[in-house]
Amino acid sequence: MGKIPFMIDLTNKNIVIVGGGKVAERRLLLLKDQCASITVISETITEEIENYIDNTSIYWYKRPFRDEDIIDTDFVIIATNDKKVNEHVINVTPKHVLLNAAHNANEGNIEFMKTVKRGLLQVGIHTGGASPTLAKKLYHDIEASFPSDYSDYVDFLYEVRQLIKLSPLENMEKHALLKEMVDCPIYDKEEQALFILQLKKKIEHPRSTK
Ligand SMILES: C[C@@]1(CC(=O)O)C2=NC(=C\c3[nH]c(c(CCC(=O)O)c3CC(=O)O)Cc3[nH]c(c(CC(=O)O)c3CCC(=O)O)/C=C3\N/C(=C\2)[C@@H](CCC(=O)O)[C@]3(C)CC(=O)O)/[C@H]1CCC(=O)O
Ligand SMILES: NC(=O)c1ccc[n+]([C@@H]2O[C@H](COP(=O)([O-])OP(=O)(O)OC[C@H]3O[C@@H](n4cnc5c(N)ncnc54)[C@H](O)[C@@H]3O)[C@@H](O)[C@H]2O)c1
Repeated sequence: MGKIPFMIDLTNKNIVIVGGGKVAERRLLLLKDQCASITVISETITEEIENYIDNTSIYWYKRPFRDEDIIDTDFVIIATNDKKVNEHVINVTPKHVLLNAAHNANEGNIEFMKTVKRGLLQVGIHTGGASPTLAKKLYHDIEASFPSDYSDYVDFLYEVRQLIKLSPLENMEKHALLKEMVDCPIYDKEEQALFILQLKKKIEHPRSTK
């Protein structure tokens, strides 16, 4: 069975990462500000992981994995270099728990994507296991096609959309405006501010601008 992409809210979730190497580090960096807690279980951890251990939301159990480590865990990430341990963790993880198996993606129910982020915009890349290296290359290609200040334009779109949604404009006019924002993009910050000002006027006095 294949997998489909989702956006997921991990705010209240407790995550366990089994292993403390390069892959564990990559997962920790991605998830550390997104969840309630992360517990790394491994006799060794990278220097980068060690920097983030605060015993408040990020913990380190400096020992091999034990079955009781996953009681009350919402999301288990398997990232050890020991095949037997990886298989064992798969076997003891309840089926309803989110599971990422870094050594064999098919064994888990969650996979990670390489993601280009520009503020609220996220473009995920996944090759279905064909080539993580291709995913990395495409990431750099896509990165290069979005300037770093593209997030300002996306923020602008967000603000305009909220104004339009709450406005008393007719639905057709709302749709036309939302489409225009994308068909004729405004990247200049001053022009964006002016557009928002004019839009607010239009919303307050819908008839006077017709
Ligand atoms: C994009 C990136 C994001 C990330 O991981 O964060 C990513 N892998 C990266 C790198 C990478 N991965 C591997 C190599 C060695 C070369 C090679 O083997 O090709 C390198 C190169 C390197 O490290 O530079 C090997 C590998 N990867 C997976 C397996 C297991 C399997 O395929 O089943 C094995 C074999 C393990 C083994 O046998 O030893 C699985 C996954 N890797 C994925 C993503 C997901 C599928 C994405 C897709 O299909 O497009 C999935 C399912 C992730 C998951 O959910 O765990 C990240 C970019 C790194 C960066 O940007 O720094
Ligand atoms: N998904 C991916 O993107 C990807 C990329 C490369 C490798 N991998 C796979 O991910 C796994 C980890 O790769 P890595 O490069 O991070 O390895 P690594 O060698 O850097 O780290 C392995 C870690 O596992 C720990 N470990 C070993 N036995 C353990 C146990 N019993 N309990 C807890 N921790 C234990 C080690 O102490 C070490 O910290 C490997 O199986 C590799 O095949 C996945």
